[in-house]
Amino acid sequence: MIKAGIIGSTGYAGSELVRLLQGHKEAEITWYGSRSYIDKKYSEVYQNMFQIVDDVCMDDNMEALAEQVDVIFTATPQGFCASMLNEKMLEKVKIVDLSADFRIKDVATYEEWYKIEHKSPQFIEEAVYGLCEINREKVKKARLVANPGCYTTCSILTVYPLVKEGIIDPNTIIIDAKSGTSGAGRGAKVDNLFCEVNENMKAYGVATHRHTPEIEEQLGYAAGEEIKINFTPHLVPMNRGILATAYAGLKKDVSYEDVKAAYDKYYAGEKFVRVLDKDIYPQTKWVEGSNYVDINFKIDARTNRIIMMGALDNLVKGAAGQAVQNMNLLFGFEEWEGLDLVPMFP
Ligand SMILES: NC(=O)C1=CN([C@@H]2O[C@H](COP(=O)(O)OP(=O)(O)OC[C@H]3O[C@@H](n4cnc5c(N)ncnc54)[C@H](OP(=O)(O)O)[C@@H]3O)[C@@H](O)[C@H]2O)C=CC1
Ligand SMILES: CC(=O)N[C@@H](CCC(=O)OP(=O)(O)O)C(=O)O
Repeated sequence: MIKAGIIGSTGYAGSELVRLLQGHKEAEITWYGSRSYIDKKYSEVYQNMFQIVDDVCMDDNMEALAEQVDVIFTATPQGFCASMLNEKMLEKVKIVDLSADFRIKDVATYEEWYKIEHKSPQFIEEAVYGLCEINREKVKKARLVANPGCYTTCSILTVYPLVKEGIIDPNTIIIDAKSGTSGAGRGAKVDNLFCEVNENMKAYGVATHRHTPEIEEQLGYAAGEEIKINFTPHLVPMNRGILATAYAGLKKDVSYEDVKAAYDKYYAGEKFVRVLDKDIYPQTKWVEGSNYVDINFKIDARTNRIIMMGALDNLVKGAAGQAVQNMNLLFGFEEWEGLDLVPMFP
């Protein structure tokens, strides 16, 4: 049994880690980190954990935590992990950072899109981008895993095989994505109040959203060249879930079977990626509460474009579930340990 510490356990991504790790046979949480609830019982912060979690919240002292656990999850705001990390910590403990601090290889790009100074650029190179289906072998050997973003996991997995196989022109990709409000975290913000979100839909971060360079970087590796995409996120009145609809120009004359074969080449053996049957399109409800990403596509011969769709639960495959999947790879556990979750419906 390994010991896990969660910094930011009282946020939405952290609390989902707490939920998932309750069912993990090989890991136990020994540190419930918090900034605002130190010394308070975790189950008083989240009453759904009443009589399940007895522990009290600890502080966010990552240095002390590194002495006591085998793995640290940082489910904290951008900049926190980078400001705490040092070599001594990395020699003692594996780190899975759920923030964006180590996702983008070019520090200038990170600083430009996040508007913060990177406090430990020396670790960016060695950090492994923890998109398990694509970087599995690298994750296994990592000390520091940069857990991908929620929109980015959904968008990249949806489009990746067709970029990799040269079926689409990557510079024509347009991604239109919708997210439930848990994606914005638990902190109080006017934009996320009930009356602002309920019965409403809005685009935000138009042409400026910080997930754009992350998607471009990863799809650029698949394309073998630098690419530029359009990415527009929308906030929709749901608790959880992301639906990404991506459009791109076709480079080849392809049939349904050709494209399906490209998806199967990369995902046929993947437990958590489900390429749906022909003409069945992903819905957030079909993945809610689970670590699945559902994907499908439709060729539009009239416009010579293809429409690709992906759905996931932002808190599971988009955050905590993928973080647990990464932990499983880091420690040689079954990749699906703690993640054999059947989607909820309705
Ligand atoms: N929500 C989502 O769907 C996803 C989130 N993420 C990433 O996960 C991370 C956490 O996001 P989320 O859970 O949504 O955010 P929340 O706002 O819900 O939670 C933030 C957590 O970090 C703690 N915290 C806040 N400020 C600080 C600080 N200055 N120092 C240390 N701890 C602090 C909070 O502690 P306390 O509550 O005790 O004050 C809380 O536990 C972010 O980097 C986010 O980008 C990634 C993918 C998806
Ligand atoms: C709805 C909403 O606000 N979503 C967040 C993205 C989710 C998230 O936490 O971003 P990371 O995956 O990069 O950590 C946003 O747009 O900033």
